[in-house]
Order: sequence, then C-alpha cells, then structure tokens
Amino acid sequence: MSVVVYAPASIGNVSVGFDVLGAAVSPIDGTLLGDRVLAEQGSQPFSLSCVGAFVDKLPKQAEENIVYRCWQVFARELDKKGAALKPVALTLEKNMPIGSGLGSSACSIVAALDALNRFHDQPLDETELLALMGEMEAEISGSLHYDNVAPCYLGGLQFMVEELGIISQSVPCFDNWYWVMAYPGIKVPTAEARAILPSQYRRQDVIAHGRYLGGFIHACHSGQPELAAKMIKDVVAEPYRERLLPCFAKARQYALEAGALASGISGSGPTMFTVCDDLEVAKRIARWLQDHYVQNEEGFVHVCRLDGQGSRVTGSEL
Ligand SMILES: Nc1ncnc2c1ncn2[C@@H]1O[C@H](COP(=O)(O)OP(=O)(O)O)[C@@H](O)[C@H]1O
Ligand SMILES: N[C@@H](CCOP(=O)(O)O)C(=O)O
Repeated sequence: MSVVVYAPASIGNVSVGFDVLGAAVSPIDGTLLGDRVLAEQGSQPFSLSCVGAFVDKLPKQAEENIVYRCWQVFARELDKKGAALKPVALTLEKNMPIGSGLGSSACSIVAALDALNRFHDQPLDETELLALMGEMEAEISGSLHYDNVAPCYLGGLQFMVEELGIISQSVPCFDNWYWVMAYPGIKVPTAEARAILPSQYRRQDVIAHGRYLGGFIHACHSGQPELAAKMIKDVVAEPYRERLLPCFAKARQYALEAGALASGISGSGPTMFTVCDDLEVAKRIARWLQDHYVQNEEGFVHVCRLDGQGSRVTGSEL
C-alpha cells in the first residue's frame, strides 16, 4: 500500500497571536501551495528522494532534510509502543520556498509524519503526531511553536492552548474572507527573524497584545468580522521584523487604501498576508503586489481561502 499526503501552506501568528495562532490557506484557483510526500514499500529500512520546484533549495545531504529526522522520531515512537516499523521509501515533492514565512518546513514535516503514520495504519493518535510535528519544527527554528504545524495538520484557524493534554483548538473564522498571500522571492530564515526579537517587552505592549489577541478571538467566536479585522495588529514581532521586508510598509498602506480589512507579516516573513471580504478587491491588491512587492521570478501572489482540511491524502502516487 502506498499513500500521498498533501500539507498546505500556513500563516504563523496571523499578526495578533505570536507563536499561538496560525491559519492554513489554499489558493482559490486550485494551485497546490504546499508539499506532498509519497510513502511506499521500501527495499531498505528508509530511503528519501526529492522532487519539485524548490528541490534545489533543500539541503544536499538527505540526512539534513527534516523528513529524515521525521522518520527517525517516528521510529522512536513506534519502538516505545512496541509497534513494527516497515521498510519505507519516501518521496518529498518540495513545492514550497524555504524561509518564506509560509510554513515551508511545517509542510514537509506534516506531510512526512502524516504519510508515515498512515503508511503504518495510524499507530499514533492526532495529539501524539502533532507533538512530534512540534518537536521537528523546534529543531529547525530553535524554539517550540505549533502555529505552523497545527493549522497545516488540522486545517483552519488554530489557537495553541497547550493545556489539559490539548495542543491546539480550532477557532471559527469568516467564510467570506480572502487571504492574499504575497511572497517576494527573497529568503528570511525563521531562526534569524526570531533572534532579532527583544527578550522582554514594555508593559504597554503586553497590555496591547492581550487586548488585540483577546479581542480577535472574542470577535471570531461572536461573529463580528469588522472587530476581528481591527484586532489583527502585531506589537510583538512586526515592529522589529518590518525592516527585513523591503516595501512592506508601502504595500500595507496600498492594501488598506484599496479596501483590505487588514494586512500583516505571514510567519516570520517575507511573505505578507492581506485579508479582504471582496474578491474583486482581493484580485486588484494581488495584481498590485505582483507588480510592486514581488522582487524576482521566484516570488508569487495567490488569492487564498482558509484551508479547512489541513493535511490530506491526495492519492497513492505523485
Ligand atoms: N524539507 C525541508 N523543507 C524546508 N526546510 C528544510 C527541509 N529540510 C531541512 N530544511 C532546513 O530547515 C530550514 C528551514 O528554514 P526556515 O526559515 O525555518 O523555513 P520556513 O520558515 O520556510 O519553514 C532551512 O535551513 C532548510 O535548509
Ligand atoms: N511564530 C513563528 C512563525 C514562523 O513561521 P515561518 O513560516 O516563518 O516559519 C515566528 O513568527 O517566528
């Protein structure tokens, strides 16, 4: 039996919830903005091949690919349970640019671990698998944050509660929102974008952060889209990261003047996201961003919706 799992792009933080809020997105035109992993019967304990548009950006040594580490930790967990590990051949289709703020490493991690689990008839439950995904993300970025892996795996808008044995819970969002994702084509490594953040914050920032995040979650649960959009503000990371993103301030200004509800940095950047409740406005902003925010031929802009499904099986071959 072989299985292919697709894992979608995600917006870490969604501006207002540094490390604790994330959203999975998929383009409305059906483009696969995410990685896929094929797991099939192998002739040795483990092998990994890589294909896809961004295969050249991956580490050259297979052992340095996070997918290899995923197999190692998956094997460790099966060993703890006394479950048998099957010889497996994995193929990673790397469609996501690395260091983009679109949760590229999360896409590979989630697709690999979900595919491995399905290939072995699901010996790990959802929480066990998500904990492993977080462990892998922490290895790459230097600290544990679930805001990419949780939405990528579970879909939708996810809030990290990390209590009572629960890692993440879903937050209702607004079905009519479009999320315009603009990747300029340059790289901002997550670990570096984390290293420039302050280790302590002023009381007024802590209060503002609490008000925005609490207000956003409240507005989502009480069905107030206008209030929710007003609360999408970042006092934790954006003031420090903005300088890593050429043209971000100008692009945000344009988007707001053109009728967007909110804009912010996706994850640690350089991708920016823009929320609109009108498709024509979203498409107009997307065109402008393509002309003014994208810096080279590797960049792209997609009009997306929240991806309610998260990772999923797309078939048995790539
Ligand atoms: N399959 C993979 N996908 C993405 N990055 C990987 C993978 N395997 C190893 N890496 C390494 O992990 C790091 C990911 O960088 P990061 O800035 O966290 O990317 P992103 O924010 O896009 O997830 C890079 O150093 C990259 O070489
Ligand atoms: N909460 C993290 C999210 C990083 O997302 P990525 O897509 O840039 O990996 C952070 O802001 O550091």
